[in-house]
Amino acid sequence: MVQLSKDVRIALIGGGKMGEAVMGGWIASGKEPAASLTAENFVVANPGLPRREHLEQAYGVACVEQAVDIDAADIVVLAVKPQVMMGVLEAISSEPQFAECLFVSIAAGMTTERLQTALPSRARLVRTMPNTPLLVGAGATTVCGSASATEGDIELVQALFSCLGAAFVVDEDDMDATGALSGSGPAYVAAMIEALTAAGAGEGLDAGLAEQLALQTVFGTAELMRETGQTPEQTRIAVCSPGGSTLAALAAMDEAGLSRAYEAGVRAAVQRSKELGAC
Ligand SMILES: NC(=O)C1=CN([C@@H]2O[C@H](COP(=O)(O)OP(=O)(O)OC[C@H]3O[C@@H](n4cnc5c(N)ncnc54)[C@H](OP(=O)(O)O)[C@@H]3O)[C@@H](O)[C@H]2O)C=CC1
Ligand SMILES: O=C(O)[C@@H]1CCC=N1
Repeated sequence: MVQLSKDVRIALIGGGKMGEAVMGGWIASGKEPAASLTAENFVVANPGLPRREHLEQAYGVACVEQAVDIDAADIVVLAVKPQVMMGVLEAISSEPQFAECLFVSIAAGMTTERLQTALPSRARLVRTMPNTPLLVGAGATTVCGSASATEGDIELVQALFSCLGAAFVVDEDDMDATGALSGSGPAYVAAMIEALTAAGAGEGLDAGLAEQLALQTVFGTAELMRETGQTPEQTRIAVCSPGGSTLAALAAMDEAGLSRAYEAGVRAAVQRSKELGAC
């Protein structure tokens, strides 16, 4: 099992939604290798004062305005938007405190090859793609190495994100597709719950009840499949009585282009990730 020194210094650059979720998850986690992490292990760089004040109050973590103000770090989590990433890296690339850090990017689209051009020459880099359910310890994160990462670095990052849910090591060529599937996926599931709620309300149900039924159905189906090991196909077939209402629904959804819509959506997200990676 990989371990972290209890004195490890972790710098979070970008204290927004995902940065907070990752840091907060590690601080709260009772699992190794994050179990011993406390606010003392972290420093956050974030230009906006409201976010700094929030993070200081909520976690008791030290905050600075700019990444160059960070004194020392062993691990640097890059949690800024792709559009500002290269500027952030260029600003710190010759700062001695970052010279030998392990950098962990969570940014969509940014390739390790591109990121590495702006990192200090002895820095190591691991790229990840998490998703928002890591806020409740149920995230799905993909992890890939880079030309500079050691096997130990990849193992450590996978173990750290496993504290926040499930983490899978993949080839970098698959990162944009995994981002389009699980990185963006919580939005698709939420949109499905919204659509089911609207459809139920359209059939005369109280909208609040329809939303609770849709949410519990998504949760229950995921639990059912996880606990029984049923495949999606088996789960689907088990609900479809011959000549019944579910088959009628699935046929109508297919006719309306549902599976084509998912294909088109994931393809559009992959394309946009590649564009973000070039900005
Ligand atoms: N949202 C999601 O579901 C997912 C997002 N990601 C990736 O996570 C990253 C962050 O996204 P998200 O948390 O949603 O975005 P947010 O906008 O919530 O957070 C970005 C943060 O970066 C800060 N920031 C801006 N410029 C700098 C700078 N120069 N130095 C330090 N911090 C800076 C912003 O500060 P300020 O307070 O001043 O605005 C803001 O708090 C992105 O790269 C995204 O691709 C990955 C997976 C899922
Ligand atoms: O929408 C985005 O660009 C980010 C990446 C994955 C989820 N949110």
